[in-house]
Amino acid sequence: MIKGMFTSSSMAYPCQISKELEQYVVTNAPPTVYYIPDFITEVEEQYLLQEVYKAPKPKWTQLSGRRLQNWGGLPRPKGMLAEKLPDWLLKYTNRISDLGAFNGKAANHVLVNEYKPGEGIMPHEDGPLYHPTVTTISLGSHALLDFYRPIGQCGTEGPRDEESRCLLSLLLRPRSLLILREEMYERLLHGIRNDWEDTLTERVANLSSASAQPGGVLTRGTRVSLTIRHVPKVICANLLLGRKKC
Ligand SMILES: O=C(O)CCC(=O)C(=O)O
Ligand SMILES: [Fe+2]
Repeated sequence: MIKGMFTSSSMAYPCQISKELEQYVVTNAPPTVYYIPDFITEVEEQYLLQEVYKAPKPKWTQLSGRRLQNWGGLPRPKGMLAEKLPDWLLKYTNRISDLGAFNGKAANHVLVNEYKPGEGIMPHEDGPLYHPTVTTISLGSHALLDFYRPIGQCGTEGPRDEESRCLLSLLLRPRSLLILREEMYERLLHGIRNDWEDTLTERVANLSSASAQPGGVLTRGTRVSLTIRHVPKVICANLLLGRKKC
């Protein structure tokens, strides 16, 4: 962990990503991936898991292959009716905003995903509703996040199956923070296979910073991820209610 890096919670956030993060750039991936192992401690991990599981049942949305909680409001093309993030999340979202991850803005949205072994998420783009940065804290178990070329860019010849479009993978250990920007966010799709274990290959771009070896096999447990983002288009609830202040 970087000394002093994660302590301030000032209201104004740095406009540029912190220089201290440069050591965490994954150099053999397209621009730009930051992978920070042990961003949080084991005690913080347990605390966050406890808070996630404290949420009432209706807070969960069951999808095929995972369930999720949405915090901060529902992002929509016309704007998100923003709700204040709970303090237990704000403490961590502010730490990330303090790193300049959102170009001077504060994270205002968190998606909690829970994956049981065998579950995953289909390859997708996060799309234009968010500022082009996505950050993820992993809790409880690892994930192998796969990145794919969009179909349109594969050329007309050649196979187009998922396997051949897969460019690289990132191993996300519990307690790590992942920051994706630029090409990694804007051009590539990402997904997690529905599997019970993950075999590590040379295609995993952050093997060394995730303390892993090619050939290793990791058995999946239940993983909870916090996907932390900035939604730029926000509708102020107070204005809708006729109040002057936002
Ligand atoms: O669980 C993860 O790390 C990925 C989640 C994700 O891609 C998303 O919420 O859009
Ligand atoms: Fe995503």
